[in-house]
Amino acid sequence: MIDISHLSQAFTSPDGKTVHAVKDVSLHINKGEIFGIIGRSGAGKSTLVRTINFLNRPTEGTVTVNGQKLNELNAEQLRTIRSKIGMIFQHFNLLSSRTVFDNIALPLELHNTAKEEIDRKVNHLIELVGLTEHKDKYPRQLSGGQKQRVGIARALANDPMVLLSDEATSALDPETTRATLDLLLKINQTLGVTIVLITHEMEVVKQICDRVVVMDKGVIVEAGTVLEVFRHPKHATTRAMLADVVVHDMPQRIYDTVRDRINVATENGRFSRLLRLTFVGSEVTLPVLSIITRRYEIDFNILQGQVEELKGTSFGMLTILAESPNQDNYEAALQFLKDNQVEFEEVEL
Ligand SMILES: Nc1ncnc2c1ncn2[C@@H]1O[C@H](COP(=O)(O)OP(=O)(O)OP(=O)(O)O)[C@@H](O)[C@H]1O
Repeated sequence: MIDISHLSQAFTSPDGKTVHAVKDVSLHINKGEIFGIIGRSGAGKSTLVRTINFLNRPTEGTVTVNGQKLNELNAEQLRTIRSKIGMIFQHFNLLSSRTVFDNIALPLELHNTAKEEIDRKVNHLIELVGLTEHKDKYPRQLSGGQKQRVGIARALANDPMVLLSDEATSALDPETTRATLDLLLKINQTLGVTIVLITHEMEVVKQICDRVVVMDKGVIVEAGTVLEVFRHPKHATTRAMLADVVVHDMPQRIYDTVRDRINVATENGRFSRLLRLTFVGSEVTLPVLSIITRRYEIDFNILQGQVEELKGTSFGMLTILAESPNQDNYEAALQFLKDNQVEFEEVEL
């Protein structure tokens, strides 16, 4: 659907310095998926997303949307493809002098759509985004969440293949953010629109994205399905951005205590290790820990645990200090976990 290949974007600042906002980025976005681009402020996310409709013409590299290489299109062809790429913004960008209805109608008017068709489409979109009783209001009479719904409806007016969302929920409170993300998910599922979503919040990625890339200083430092990235974050930036959502690291004091406990267990002829278990989907409900306790005489101490929902799939993480009568029982218990699709890793101390 969208192919970005070896894309770089440099800007020259007023003092003559060159800023490399995006450096040699390649990625592929599949039709119908919700693709997240996450990074801190200044990472290059907006610059990257603005190349998808060539609002930024990249310094190097190519962008292909639905088989069309944007680099090779003339102005007219670019306008046509841009009309199939909707965009929503953090600050909504609504026209204050137009009502909800007229804001949503604007892209259709610009395309010289017939009045009856505009009426039909806009009324349908207003219903889709849940603003029926607000259709004659002006932006100043709406809440932030309602304004963003207008922005979303306007972006959908020309039946886009792709919706680009640049921090669309950043100005909204958590509850309104959730409702707005639910709306985007509904649009993705019912209309099949591919969504590319820029955010600095892992919570947003967690709620609706299928895959995600993490950007840092203009480059992609990590990429994968949301589940992979949540389970095994590799890069320090990813781990830092995940810290608000899932806890991968514990305070050093706890690691010190664990090390002491393992040493004592070893002196007593027992076998002890710090383990991180991850459960996905229905396994969350399997009583694997009580089974390994009974069957293999493993004692365990839960140091940290949480269950999250990743786009409707439960994902649990548990850090335990396991103590076994001997290494054989410990290894048999790990095999049992493996056989039951529970992933584990020994945490290095
Ligand atoms: N038109 C421009 N001229 C000069 N520098 C620019 C321009 N646009 C972006 N930059 C610089 O490129 C870098 C990346 O900016 P960009 O807005 O893409 O980051 P971002 O990850 O979207 O951050 P934010 O979330 O704060 O918008 C920054 O250092 C920024 O100052």
